[in-house]
Amino acid sequence: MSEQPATDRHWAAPTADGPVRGTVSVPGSKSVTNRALVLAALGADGVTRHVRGAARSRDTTLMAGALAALGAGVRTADGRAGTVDLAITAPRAFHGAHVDCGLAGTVMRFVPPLAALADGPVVLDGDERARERPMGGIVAGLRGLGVEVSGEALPLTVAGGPHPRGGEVTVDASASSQFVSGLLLSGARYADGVTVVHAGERGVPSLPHVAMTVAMLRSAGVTVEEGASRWRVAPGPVTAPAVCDVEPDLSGAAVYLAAALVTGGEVVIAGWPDTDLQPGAAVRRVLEAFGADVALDDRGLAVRGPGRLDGVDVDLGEVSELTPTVAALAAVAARDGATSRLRGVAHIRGHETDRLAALAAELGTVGARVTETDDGLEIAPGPLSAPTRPWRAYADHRMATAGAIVGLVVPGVTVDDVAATTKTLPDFATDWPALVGGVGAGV
Ligand SMILES: O=C(O)C1=C[C@@H](OP(=O)(O)O)[C@@H](O)[C@H](O)C1
Ligand SMILES: C=C(OP(=O)(O)O)C(=O)O
Repeated sequence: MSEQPATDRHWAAPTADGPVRGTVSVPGSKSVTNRALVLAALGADGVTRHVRGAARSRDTTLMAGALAALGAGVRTADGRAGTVDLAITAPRAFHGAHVDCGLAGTVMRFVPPLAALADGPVVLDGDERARERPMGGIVAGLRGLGVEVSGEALPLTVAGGPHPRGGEVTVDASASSQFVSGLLLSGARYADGVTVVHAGERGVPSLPHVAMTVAMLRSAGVTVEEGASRWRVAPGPVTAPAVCDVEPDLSGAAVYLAAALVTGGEVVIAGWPDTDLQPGAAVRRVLEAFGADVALDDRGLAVRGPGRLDGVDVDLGEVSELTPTVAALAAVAARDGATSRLRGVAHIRGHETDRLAALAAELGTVGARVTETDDGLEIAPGPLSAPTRPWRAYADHRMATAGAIVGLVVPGVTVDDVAATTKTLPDFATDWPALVGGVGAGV
Protein backbone atom coordinates (compact mmCIF):
# COMPACT_ATOMS: atom_id res chain seq x y z
CA MET A 1 0.00 0.00 0.00
CA SER A 2 1.17 3.51 -0.65
CA GLU A 3 2.16 6.17 1.79
CA GLN A 4 -0.75 8.45 2.55
CA PRO A 5 -0.48 12.15 3.38
CA ALA A 6 0.06 12.68 7.11
CA THR A 7 -3.21 12.78 8.97
CA ASP A 8 -2.05 14.49 12.14
CA ARG A 9 -2.52 18.05 10.95
CA HIS A 10 -5.25 19.64 12.98
CA TRP A 11 -6.20 22.93 11.41
CA ALA A 12 -8.35 25.57 13.01
CA ALA A 13 -10.80 26.65 10.34
CA PRO A 14 -11.04 30.46 10.20
CA THR A 15 -14.37 32.06 11.13
CA ALA A 16 -15.37 34.99 8.98
CA ASP A 17 -15.65 38.33 10.74
CA GLY A 18 -17.72 39.80 7.90
CA PRO A 19 -18.79 39.17 4.31
CA VAL A 20 -16.02 37.40 2.38
CA ARG A 21 -14.93 39.30 -0.71
CA GLY A 22 -12.13 38.49 -3.13
CA THR A 23 -10.91 36.98 -6.35
CA VAL A 24 -9.47 33.48 -6.49
CA SER A 25 -7.43 31.63 -9.12
CA VAL A 26 -7.85 27.90 -8.74
CA PRO A 27 -5.44 25.41 -10.33
CA GLY A 28 -6.33 23.12 -13.22
CA SER A 29 -8.99 20.42 -13.05
CA LYS A 30 -7.69 16.98 -12.07
CA SER A 31 -10.30 15.36 -14.35
CA VAL A 32 -9.12 17.26 -17.43
CA THR A 33 -5.44 16.90 -16.50
CA ASN A 34 -5.51 13.16 -15.93
CA ARG A 35 -7.39 12.51 -19.18
CA ALA A 36 -4.95 14.75 -21.08
CA LEU A 37 -1.98 12.90 -19.56
CA VAL A 38 -3.35 9.49 -20.55
CA LEU A 39 -4.15 10.62 -24.10
CA ALA A 40 -0.66 12.13 -24.45
CA ALA A 41 0.97 8.86 -23.35
CA LEU A 42 -1.10 6.91 -25.90
CA GLY A 43 0.27 8.96 -28.80
CA ALA A 44 2.78 7.97 -31.44
CA ASP A 45 6.22 6.76 -30.35
CA GLY A 46 8.45 9.65 -29.29
CA VAL A 47 5.89 12.43 -29.77
CA THR A 48 5.65 14.95 -26.91
CA ARG A 49 2.43 16.71 -25.80
CA HIS A 50 2.20 19.55 -23.29
CA VAL A 51 -0.38 19.75 -20.51
CA ARG A 52 -0.32 23.26 -19.04
CA GLY A 53 -1.78 24.72 -15.88
CA ALA A 54 -2.16 21.44 -14.00
CA ALA A 55 -2.51 21.47 -10.24
CA ARG A 56 0.55 20.36 -8.27
CA SER A 57 -1.87 17.99 -6.59
CA ARG A 58 -1.65 14.43 -5.33
CA ASP A 59 -3.99 12.99 -7.99
CA THR A 60 -2.19 14.55 -10.95
CA THR A 61 1.23 13.69 -9.53
CA LEU A 62 0.12 10.08 -9.12
CA MET A 63 -1.08 9.94 -12.72
CA ALA A 64 2.19 11.40 -14.03
CA GLY A 65 4.08 8.91 -11.85
CA ALA A 66 2.02 6.00 -13.16
CA LEU A 67 2.70 6.92 -16.77
CA ALA A 68 6.42 7.38 -16.06
CA ALA A 69 6.55 3.95 -14.38
CA LEU A 70 4.94 2.45 -17.50
CA GLY A 71 7.58 4.01 -19.75
CA ALA A 72 6.29 7.42 -20.83
CA GLY A 73 8.64 10.39 -20.66
CA VAL A 74 7.44 12.92 -18.06
CA ARG A 75 8.97 16.36 -17.54
CA THR A 76 7.58 18.84 -15.03
CA ALA A 77 8.14 22.61 -15.11
CA ASP A 78 6.69 25.51 -13.13
CA GLY A 79 3.58 26.92 -14.78
CA ARG A 80 1.50 30.06 -14.18
CA ALA A 81 0.18 30.89 -10.70
CA GLY A 82 1.54 27.91 -8.79
CA THR A 83 0.52 25.34 -11.41
CA VAL A 84 2.76 22.93 -13.31
CA ASP A 85 3.29 22.30 -17.00
CA LEU A 86 3.80 18.65 -17.85
CA ALA A 87 5.48 17.40 -21.02
CA ILE A 88 4.58 13.80 -21.81
CA THR A 89 6.46 11.80 -24.41
CA ALA A 90 4.67 8.69 -25.64
CA PRO A 91 6.84 5.55 -25.42
CA ARG A 92 7.38 2.98 -28.16
CA ALA A 93 5.96 0.38 -25.75
CA PHE A 94 4.57 0.37 -22.23
CA HIS A 95 6.42 -1.82 -19.73
CA GLY A 96 5.54 -3.89 -16.71
CA ALA A 97 5.58 -1.77 -13.56
CA HIS A 98 4.25 -1.13 -10.07
CA VAL A 99 1.70 1.69 -10.04
CA ASP A 100 0.64 3.66 -6.95
CA CYS A 101 -2.96 4.83 -7.36
CA GLY A 102 -3.09 6.62 -3.98
CA LEU A 103 -6.78 7.36 -3.50
CA ALA A 104 -7.29 8.66 -7.04
CA GLY A 105 -10.31 7.20 -8.83
CA THR A 106 -8.96 8.50 -12.13
CA VAL A 107 -5.69 6.63 -11.66
CA MET A 108 -7.18 3.35 -10.46
CA ARG A 109 -9.83 3.31 -13.24
CA PHE A 110 -7.95 4.92 -16.17
CA VAL A 111 -4.57 3.17 -15.85
CA PRO A 112 -5.53 -0.57 -15.91
CA PRO A 113 -6.90 -0.42 -19.50
CA LEU A 114 -3.67 1.32 -20.57
CA ALA A 115 -1.62 -1.19 -18.56
CA ALA A 116 -3.16 -3.94 -20.69
CA LEU A 117 -1.05 -2.57 -23.57
CA ALA A 118 2.21 -3.18 -21.64
CA ASP A 119 4.71 -5.88 -22.53
CA GLY A 120 4.83 -7.17 -18.93
CA PRO A 121 2.61 -7.43 -15.85
CA VAL A 122 1.47 -4.24 -14.15
CA VAL A 123 0.67 -4.30 -10.43
CA LEU A 124 -1.64 -1.55 -9.15
CA ASP A 125 -2.24 -0.68 -5.51
CA GLY A 126 -3.10 2.39 -3.46
CA ASP A 127 -4.13 3.71 -0.06
CA GLU A 128 -5.96 1.49 2.40
CA ARG A 129 -9.30 3.07 1.46
CA ALA A 130 -8.49 2.69 -2.25
CA ARG A 131 -8.65 -1.07 -1.75
CA GLU A 132 -12.32 -0.66 -0.81
CA ARG A 133 -13.31 1.50 -3.76
CA PRO A 134 -15.36 -0.24 -6.47
CA MET A 135 -13.36 -1.66 -9.39
CA GLY A 136 -15.84 -4.26 -10.72
CA GLY A 137 -16.62 -2.49 -14.00
CA ILE A 138 -12.94 -2.16 -14.90
CA VAL A 139 -12.03 -5.71 -13.94
CA ALA A 140 -15.04 -7.30 -15.69
CA GLY A 141 -14.67 -4.94 -18.62
CA LEU A 142 -11.02 -5.82 -19.19
CA ARG A 143 -11.68 -9.54 -18.89
CA GLY A 144 -14.48 -9.20 -21.45
CA LEU A 145 -12.02 -7.48 -23.79
CA GLY A 146 -9.57 -10.38 -23.58
CA VAL A 147 -7.25 -9.02 -20.86
CA GLU A 148 -6.08 -11.21 -17.98
CA VAL A 149 -6.58 -9.50 -14.61
CA SER A 150 -5.96 -10.99 -11.18
CA GLY A 151 -7.84 -9.52 -8.24
CA GLU A 152 -11.30 -8.01 -8.02
CA ALA A 153 -10.24 -4.68 -6.48
CA LEU A 154 -6.87 -3.11 -5.63
CA PRO A 155 -4.30 -4.63 -5.42
CA LEU A 156 -4.70 -5.83 -9.01
CA THR A 157 -2.35 -7.31 -11.57
CA VAL A 158 -2.98 -6.67 -15.23
CA ALA A 159 -1.07 -9.22 -17.30
CA GLY A 160 0.75 -7.60 -20.15
CA GLY A 161 1.55 -9.45 -23.32
CA PRO A 162 0.15 -9.47 -26.82
CA HIS A 163 -2.01 -6.48 -27.63
CA PRO A 164 -5.57 -6.95 -26.39
CA ARG A 165 -8.19 -7.66 -28.99
CA GLY A 166 -10.93 -5.39 -27.60
CA GLY A 167 -14.47 -5.59 -28.96
CA GLU A 168 -17.77 -5.15 -27.14
CA VAL A 169 -18.26 -5.56 -23.42
CA THR A 170 -21.24 -5.06 -21.09
CA VAL A 171 -20.49 -3.71 -17.62
CA ASP A 172 -22.45 -2.40 -14.66
CA ALA A 173 -21.19 1.17 -14.30
CA SER A 174 -23.71 2.26 -11.68
CA ALA A 175 -20.92 2.53 -9.08
CA SER A 176 -18.80 4.94 -11.14
CA SER A 177 -18.76 6.68 -14.51
CA GLN A 178 -14.99 6.16 -14.39
CA PHE A 179 -15.49 2.53 -15.43
CA VAL A 180 -16.83 3.75 -18.78
CA SER A 181 -14.29 6.56 -19.12
CA GLY A 182 -11.37 4.27 -18.29
CA LEU A 183 -12.31 1.63 -20.86
CA LEU A 184 -12.93 4.25 -23.55
CA LEU A 185 -9.74 6.29 -23.02
CA SER A 186 -7.34 3.53 -24.14
CA GLY A 187 -9.83 1.80 -26.46
CA ALA A 188 -8.45 3.18 -29.72
CA ARG A 189 -5.23 1.26 -29.08
CA TYR A 190 -7.05 -2.12 -28.84
CA ALA A 191 -7.05 -4.13 -32.08
CA ASP A 192 -10.83 -3.94 -32.62
CA GLY A 193 -11.41 -0.77 -30.63
CA VAL A 194 -13.74 -0.91 -27.63
CA THR A 195 -17.52 -0.77 -27.27
CA VAL A 196 -18.86 -0.33 -23.73
CA VAL A 197 -22.50 -1.07 -22.91
CA HIS A 198 -23.85 -0.21 -19.46
CA ALA A 199 -26.42 -2.54 -17.91
CA GLY A 200 -27.27 -2.10 -14.25
CA GLU A 201 -30.06 -1.43 -11.78
CA ARG A 202 -29.16 2.24 -11.74
CA GLY A 203 -27.93 4.53 -14.51
CA VAL A 204 -24.34 5.67 -14.92
CA PRO A 205 -23.67 8.42 -12.34
CA SER A 206 -21.72 11.57 -13.12
CA LEU A 207 -22.54 11.14 -16.83
CA PRO A 208 -21.12 14.54 -17.85
CA HIS A 209 -17.72 13.10 -16.90
CA VAL A 210 -18.21 10.50 -19.66
CA ALA A 211 -19.10 13.37 -22.00
CA MET A 212 -15.77 14.96 -21.01
CA THR A 213 -14.00 11.72 -21.95
CA VAL A 214 -15.78 11.59 -25.31
CA ALA A 215 -14.99 15.25 -26.04
CA MET A 216 -11.32 14.84 -25.19
CA LEU A 217 -11.03 11.60 -27.21
CA ARG A 218 -12.55 13.39 -30.20
CA SER A 219 -10.13 16.27 -29.82
CA ALA A 220 -7.37 13.63 -29.96
CA GLY A 221 -8.68 12.51 -33.35
CA VAL A 222 -10.39 9.35 -32.06
CA THR A 223 -13.74 8.34 -33.56
CA VAL A 224 -16.37 7.86 -30.84
CA GLU A 225 -20.02 6.90 -31.39
CA GLU A 226 -22.54 7.36 -28.59
CA GLY A 227 -25.91 5.66 -28.12
CA ALA A 228 -28.19 5.07 -25.15
CA SER A 229 -25.92 3.55 -22.46
CA ARG A 230 -23.51 2.53 -25.24
CA TRP A 231 -20.23 4.04 -26.42
CA ARG A 232 -17.94 2.85 -29.24
CA VAL A 233 -14.32 3.89 -29.74
CA ALA A 234 -12.90 2.93 -33.14
CA PRO A 235 -9.34 1.62 -33.37
CA GLY A 236 -6.79 4.15 -34.63
CA PRO A 237 -4.07 6.59 -33.67
CA VAL A 238 -4.41 8.93 -30.68
CA THR A 239 -3.21 12.39 -31.57
CA ALA A 240 -3.93 14.72 -28.68
CA PRO A 241 -3.45 18.45 -29.32
CA ALA A 242 0.19 19.55 -29.00
CA VAL A 243 -0.82 21.75 -26.05
CA CYS A 244 -3.69 21.26 -23.64
CA ASP A 245 -4.41 24.30 -21.46
CA VAL A 246 -6.21 22.83 -18.47
CA GLU A 247 -9.28 24.74 -17.31
CA PRO A 248 -9.52 25.80 -13.64
CA ASP A 249 -11.02 23.11 -11.40
CA LEU A 250 -14.65 24.20 -11.13
CA SER A 251 -15.59 21.73 -8.38
CA GLY A 252 -12.67 23.06 -6.35
CA ALA A 253 -13.78 26.61 -7.20
CA ALA A 254 -17.23 25.83 -5.77
CA VAL A 255 -15.69 25.70 -2.29
CA TYR A 256 -14.45 29.29 -2.55
CA LEU A 257 -17.81 30.40 -3.98
CA ALA A 258 -19.51 28.83 -0.98
CA ALA A 259 -17.67 31.36 1.21
CA ALA A 260 -19.63 34.13 -0.53
CA LEU A 261 -22.92 32.33 0.11
CA VAL A 262 -22.52 31.63 3.80
CA THR A 263 -21.23 35.13 4.63
CA GLY A 264 -23.30 37.24 2.22
CA GLY A 265 -20.11 38.33 0.43
CA GLU A 266 -18.89 38.23 -3.17
CA VAL A 267 -16.27 35.87 -4.61
CA VAL A 268 -14.96 35.91 -8.16
CA ILE A 269 -13.29 32.91 -9.79
CA ALA A 270 -10.79 34.18 -12.35
CA GLY A 271 -10.60 32.43 -15.70
CA TRP A 272 -13.98 30.68 -15.48
CA PRO A 273 -14.24 28.89 -18.84
CA ASP A 274 -17.16 29.44 -21.18
CA THR A 275 -17.26 25.73 -22.05
CA ASP A 276 -19.28 23.02 -20.37
CA LEU A 277 -16.42 20.50 -20.52
CA GLN A 278 -16.44 20.19 -16.74
CA PRO A 279 -19.53 18.95 -14.94
CA GLY A 280 -18.67 21.42 -12.16
CA ALA A 281 -19.89 24.23 -14.44
CA ALA A 282 -23.37 23.25 -13.24
CA VAL A 283 -22.55 24.63 -9.80
CA ARG A 284 -23.93 27.93 -11.06
CA ARG A 285 -27.52 26.69 -11.02
CA VAL A 286 -27.06 24.99 -7.65
CA LEU A 287 -25.77 28.23 -6.09
CA GLU A 288 -28.69 30.10 -7.64
CA ALA A 289 -31.07 27.62 -6.03
CA PHE A 290 -29.64 28.65 -2.64
CA GLY A 291 -30.48 32.25 -3.58
CA ALA A 292 -27.09 33.44 -4.82
CA ASP A 293 -26.66 35.98 -7.57
CA VAL A 294 -24.36 34.50 -10.25
CA ALA A 295 -22.87 36.38 -13.22
CA LEU A 296 -20.12 35.72 -15.72
CA ASP A 297 -18.35 39.00 -16.43
CA ASP A 298 -14.90 40.06 -17.56
CA ARG A 299 -13.47 39.36 -14.10
CA GLY A 300 -14.63 35.71 -14.20
CA LEU A 301 -17.58 34.07 -12.45
CA ALA A 302 -18.87 36.44 -9.79
CA VAL A 303 -21.12 35.04 -7.07
CA ARG A 304 -22.91 37.17 -4.49
CA GLY A 305 -24.45 35.52 -1.47
CA PRO A 306 -27.91 36.46 -0.23
CA GLY A 307 -28.46 37.48 3.39
CA ARG A 308 -30.20 34.17 4.13
CA LEU A 309 -29.82 30.96 2.17
CA ASP A 310 -32.86 29.20 0.71
CA GLY A 311 -33.19 25.43 1.09
CA VAL A 312 -32.67 23.30 -2.02
CA ASP A 313 -34.14 20.10 -3.42
CA VAL A 314 -31.59 18.93 -5.97
CA ASP A 315 -30.62 15.81 -7.87
CA LEU A 316 -26.81 15.89 -7.79
CA GLY A 317 -26.39 12.65 -9.78
CA GLU A 318 -24.63 14.41 -12.63
CA VAL A 319 -22.40 16.48 -10.37
CA SER A 320 -21.96 14.12 -7.46
CA GLU A 321 -18.52 15.43 -6.53
CA LEU A 322 -20.23 18.68 -5.46
CA THR A 323 -22.22 16.92 -2.72
CA PRO A 324 -19.97 17.74 0.28
CA THR A 325 -19.94 21.44 -0.66
CA VAL A 326 -23.69 21.50 -1.24
CA ALA A 327 -24.33 19.66 2.04
CA ALA A 328 -22.27 22.24 3.94
CA LEU A 329 -24.31 25.03 2.33
CA ALA A 330 -27.53 23.18 3.15
CA ALA A 331 -26.52 22.97 6.81
CA VAL A 332 -26.06 26.75 6.87
CA ALA A 333 -29.44 27.20 5.12
CA ALA A 334 -30.96 24.93 7.77
CA ARG A 335 -29.61 27.22 10.48
CA ASP A 336 -31.68 29.94 8.79
CA GLY A 337 -34.79 27.71 8.92
CA ALA A 338 -34.71 26.01 5.49
CA THR A 339 -35.02 22.30 4.70
CA SER A 340 -32.86 20.73 1.96
CA ARG A 341 -32.94 17.45 0.14
CA LEU A 342 -29.94 16.16 -1.85
CA ARG A 343 -30.80 13.22 -4.13
CA GLY A 344 -29.35 10.93 -6.81
CA VAL A 345 -25.97 10.24 -5.19
CA ALA A 346 -26.20 6.72 -3.74
CA HIS A 347 -22.89 5.84 -5.37
CA ILE A 348 -20.87 8.40 -3.40
CA ARG A 349 -20.71 5.87 -0.57
CA GLY A 350 -17.87 4.52 -2.77
CA HIS A 351 -16.01 7.83 -3.17
CA GLU A 352 -12.90 8.76 -1.12
CA THR A 353 -14.99 7.78 1.91
CA ASP A 354 -18.67 6.91 2.36
CA ARG A 355 -19.61 10.55 1.87
CA LEU A 356 -23.24 10.18 2.93
CA ALA A 357 -22.26 8.66 6.27
CA ALA A 358 -19.33 11.07 6.71
CA LEU A 359 -21.42 14.18 6.00
CA ALA A 360 -24.18 13.07 8.37
CA ALA A 361 -21.62 12.41 11.10
CA GLU A 362 -19.52 15.56 10.71
CA LEU A 363 -22.39 17.99 10.16
CA GLY A 364 -23.94 16.33 13.21
CA THR A 365 -20.97 17.46 15.33
CA VAL A 366 -22.03 21.08 14.78
CA GLY A 367 -25.65 20.34 15.58
CA ALA A 368 -27.05 19.96 12.04
CA ARG A 369 -30.00 17.57 11.73
CA VAL A 370 -28.93 15.38 8.82
CA THR A 371 -30.59 12.12 7.80
CA GLU A 372 -29.07 9.68 5.33
CA THR A 373 -31.53 8.44 2.70
CA ASP A 374 -31.06 5.66 0.13
CA ASP A 375 -29.63 8.07 -2.39
CA GLY A 376 -28.71 11.23 -0.52
CA LEU A 377 -29.25 13.42 2.52
CA GLU A 378 -32.06 15.38 4.14
CA ILE A 379 -31.13 18.38 6.21
CA ALA A 380 -33.80 19.67 8.58
CA PRO A 381 -33.98 23.19 10.05
CA GLY A 382 -32.11 23.73 13.27
CA PRO A 383 -29.39 25.85 14.85
CA LEU A 384 -25.68 25.15 14.47
CA SER A 385 -23.53 25.02 17.56
CA ALA A 386 -19.90 24.69 18.62
CA PRO A 387 -18.52 21.27 17.67
CA THR A 388 -18.21 18.47 20.15
CA ARG A 389 -15.00 17.13 18.60
CA PRO A 390 -12.64 17.82 15.64
CA TRP A 391 -14.16 17.62 12.15
CA ARG A 392 -12.93 14.42 10.51
CA ALA A 393 -11.73 14.61 6.91
CA TYR A 394 -11.52 10.83 6.33
CA ALA A 395 -8.57 11.50 3.96
CA ASP A 396 -11.19 13.11 1.68
CA HIS A 397 -10.34 16.51 0.18
CA ARG A 398 -14.01 17.47 -0.12
CA MET A 399 -14.83 16.50 3.47
CA ALA A 400 -11.96 18.74 4.61
CA THR A 401 -13.20 21.67 2.53
CA ALA A 402 -16.78 21.12 3.74
CA GLY A 403 -15.45 21.55 7.28
CA ALA A 404 -13.80 24.82 6.28
CA ILE A 405 -17.09 26.15 4.85
CA VAL A 406 -18.99 25.32 8.02
CA GLY A 407 -16.15 26.79 10.09
CA LEU A 408 -16.77 30.22 8.55
CA VAL A 409 -20.01 30.53 10.51
CA VAL A 410 -19.47 28.13 13.43
CA PRO A 411 -16.57 29.10 15.72
CA GLY A 412 -14.30 26.34 16.94
CA VAL A 413 -14.29 23.98 13.92
CA THR A 414 -10.96 22.14 13.70
CA VAL A 415 -10.31 19.95 10.65
CA ASP A 416 -8.27 16.91 11.66
CA ASP A 417 -6.45 16.51 8.34
CA VAL A 418 -6.27 19.59 6.16
CA ALA A 419 -3.55 17.83 4.11
CA ALA A 420 -6.34 15.78 2.52
CA THR A 421 -7.11 18.86 0.39
CA THR A 422 -3.85 18.33 -1.54
CA LYS A 423 -5.65 15.59 -3.49
CA THR A 424 -6.88 18.35 -5.81
CA LEU A 425 -6.19 21.77 -4.21
CA PRO A 426 -2.54 21.75 -3.10
CA ASP A 427 -2.59 25.29 -1.67
CA PHE A 428 -5.99 25.26 0.02
CA ALA A 429 -4.63 25.49 3.57
CA THR A 430 -3.07 28.88 2.78
CA ASP A 431 -5.38 30.15 0.00
CA TRP A 432 -8.53 29.76 2.11
CA PRO A 433 -7.39 31.91 5.07
CA ALA A 434 -6.00 34.43 2.58
CA LEU A 435 -9.47 34.75 1.02
CA VAL A 436 -11.69 34.61 4.06
CA GLY A 437 -9.56 36.58 6.53
CA GLY A 438 -11.23 36.18 9.87
CA VAL A 439 -9.71 34.65 12.95
CA GLY A 440 -8.27 31.34 14.00
CA ALA A 441 -6.55 30.04 10.86
CA GLY A 442 -3.48 27.92 11.28
CA VAL A 443 -2.07 24.45 11.32
O1 LIG B 1 -13.93 10.92 -14.42
C1 LIG B 1 -13.71 11.78 -13.56
O2 LIG B 1 -12.79 12.60 -13.66
C2 LIG B 1 -14.59 11.81 -12.38
C3 LIG B 1 -15.80 11.16 -12.41
C4 LIG B 1 -16.74 11.16 -11.27
O3 LIG B 1 -16.63 9.90 -10.65
P1 LIG B 1 -17.93 8.99 -10.26
O4 LIG B 1 -18.62 8.64 -11.52
O5 LIG B 1 -17.33 7.83 -9.55
O6 LIG B 1 -18.77 9.85 -9.37
C5 LIG B 1 -16.42 12.27 -10.28
O7 LIG B 1 -17.22 12.14 -9.13
C6 LIG B 1 -14.95 12.26 -9.95
O8 LIG B 1 -14.65 13.24 -9.01
C7 LIG B 1 -14.14 12.55 -11.20
C1 LIG C 1 -14.88 11.39 -6.28
C2 LIG C 1 -13.78 12.14 -6.44
O1 LIG C 1 -12.57 11.71 -6.86
P1 LIG C 1 -12.02 10.41 -7.57
O2 LIG C 1 -11.49 10.89 -8.90
O3 LIG C 1 -10.94 9.90 -6.70
O4 LIG C 1 -13.16 9.45 -7.74
C3 LIG C 1 -13.81 13.58 -6.16
O5 LIG C 1 -12.84 14.27 -6.50
O6 LIG C 1 -14.80 14.07 -5.59
